[in-house]
Formats: sequence, structure tokens, C-alpha cells
Amino acid sequence: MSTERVPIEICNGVNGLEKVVLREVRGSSAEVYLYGGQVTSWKNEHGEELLFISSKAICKPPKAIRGGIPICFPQFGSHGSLEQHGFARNRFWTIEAEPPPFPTNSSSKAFVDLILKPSEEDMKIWPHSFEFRLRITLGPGGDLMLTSRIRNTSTEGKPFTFTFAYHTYFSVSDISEVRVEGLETLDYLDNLQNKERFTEQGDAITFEAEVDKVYLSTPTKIAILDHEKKRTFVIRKDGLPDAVVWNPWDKKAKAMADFGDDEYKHMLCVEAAAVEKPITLKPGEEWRGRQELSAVPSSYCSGQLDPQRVLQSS
Ligand SMILES: O=P(O)(O)OC[C@H]1O[C@@H](O)[C@H](O)[C@@H](O)[C@@H]1O
Repeated sequence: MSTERVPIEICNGVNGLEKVVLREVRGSSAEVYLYGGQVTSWKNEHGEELLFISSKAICKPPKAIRGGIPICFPQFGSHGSLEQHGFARNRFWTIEAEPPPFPTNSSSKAFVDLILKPSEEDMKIWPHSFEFRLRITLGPGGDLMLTSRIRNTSTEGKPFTFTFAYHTYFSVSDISEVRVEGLETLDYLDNLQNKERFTEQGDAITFEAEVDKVYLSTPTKIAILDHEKKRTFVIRKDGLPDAVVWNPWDKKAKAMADFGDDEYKHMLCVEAAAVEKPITLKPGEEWRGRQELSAVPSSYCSGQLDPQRVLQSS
């Protein structure tokens, strides 16, 4: 099979910020801003947007773009002394034409390699030498894969420690019709209750209020079922033991300047992450963390298992 890649398409996005557009022959596409190394769009072959991006997003440094897939590094949330979610999401990344090779089982030709290295200013707030390589690939079936490789390039023998998340904002039809599977019965840290540890009760995770939880040591596959859209997102992850689930709900939505008052109804963040056990890299060591997203039509739709409805429609 030919591995000849599709030439990278670069154009100007909002406020003249450069973005890379990836396209697959069957019609799916993705957009990646160099600002933040952030995926801001992922469309299926029918041209339907699968990620949420706020209509009020401020695409202007130093504000991180509200939506898509911000990269949280070297700190997730407020788990440390850096700014919330670290600085990778509001730095300018560059395209790397020839990154060091790494094994991949994808036959995709639509991908881009980005790299982030600390500036002198970054070294003042986080005094560690690193190279962060991010490959974003659009698979032949429209799947979106993100692979991060973070290397400690210290020449002074200094290790460093970080936490991480792919802060993915999924677009959903109506949050109250959404169910998450794969996190039932797990332990989680509740960000709304001083990061205290609890155990999830009940069958499936549904939404009727603000949620901000870090589920610990989750399975590698998590599903988001959108009954109204009859769509299921499947998240597969590797190297990222935790999963953050976040929806700000109405009160917090109103308090955010870059988020519409009602937009919480149409988004859900499920974030492949490494939070509870920070990752330590010695000089010369490299860490990999991978997230693969697919969107498939769901056979199960709301009411299907409701005998009353089945009777009415037969
Ligand atoms: O507003 P920010 O910095 O993008 O963060 C959004 C949310 O991101 C989530 O991942 C956190 O768990 C929440 O606590 C946080 O509010």
C-alpha cells in the first residue's frame, strides 16, 4: 500500500491564526490551529461537525480556544502551581516536516506533525527542557487520532514530572439525552468537592447538573451515546489511565466570557488524561499518550426499549 502522504494544506483561520486542514478522500476532514496545537474541527464524510466549539470562543492569544481539543500540558487543571491546564494550549506550535519515525499501524495519508519546545519565557515558569511532538491523523474511515510524544531533553540530568489531558469537547444534540458508558462503578476525584475521592454508583452516566470528575484507571474504551443524534462516539486511549468528564451546566456557563449561556446543552468534555499519577521522565526518556476517536451511527435510540413506544409505532 502506498504511504505517500497528502500535501499539508495551510490557511488562515480566525484572526489570521494559521491552521492546517486535513482531508480524507471519502469527505471527512479536520482542522488544526498551530496556536495551541489544537484540533478545532473534525467532520465526518457528510460534513457534519463532531466537535463542539463555542460561538463565543476568543481565538486570540493568550486566551486558549474554547472548544475542539485543547492540549493540557504540563499540568492538568489546577493540579500544580502553573496556570490552569498548563501552557501548551496557548503557545504557538510549529509543523515538523521530518519527525523521528515511530511505528504506526495506520495507512492514513492525511496527517500533520507538530512540535512544541519551551521558549526562554516558558523555562522561567517551568524550568525543564522538553520536546513535545504531536501527530494528528485523519484515518481512512474518518477516525481522528492524536499521538503525543514527550521527551525530556535535559542535558543537566534533570527529571521532570507532568500531568496531561486531551481536553476533547464533543458536540452533542442535547446533554440530557446523552449517556456515557465505560466509567460505571469506577472511583473518581470530584473537582466540585475539593478533589475528594468517591465511587460511581448506578448503571450508566447521564447528566442533569454540573459535572467535573476525574475517573481513575478507566478501561481503554469509553463510549458517548447521543440518543437524539443516533450517534455514538468511541474514545480509545493508550498511556492515559484517567478520564475527565466535564460539563459546566447553566450557572458556570453564564460565568464564562467565552462560552454561550445555553451552549452547555450541546457539548460534553470527555478527556483522556493522566492526572492522578503524574508522569516522570528522566533525561532522554520519552512518553507516549494516544487518543483515537470515532463516530458511529448508534443502533440504539431513545425510546427503543420503551414497550409503550414500540407498541405505538408498530
Ligand atoms: O476554563 P478552562 O481553563 O478551559 O477549564 C475548563 C474545565 O476543564 C476541565 O477539564 C476541568 O476539569 C474543569 O475544572 C475546568 O473548569
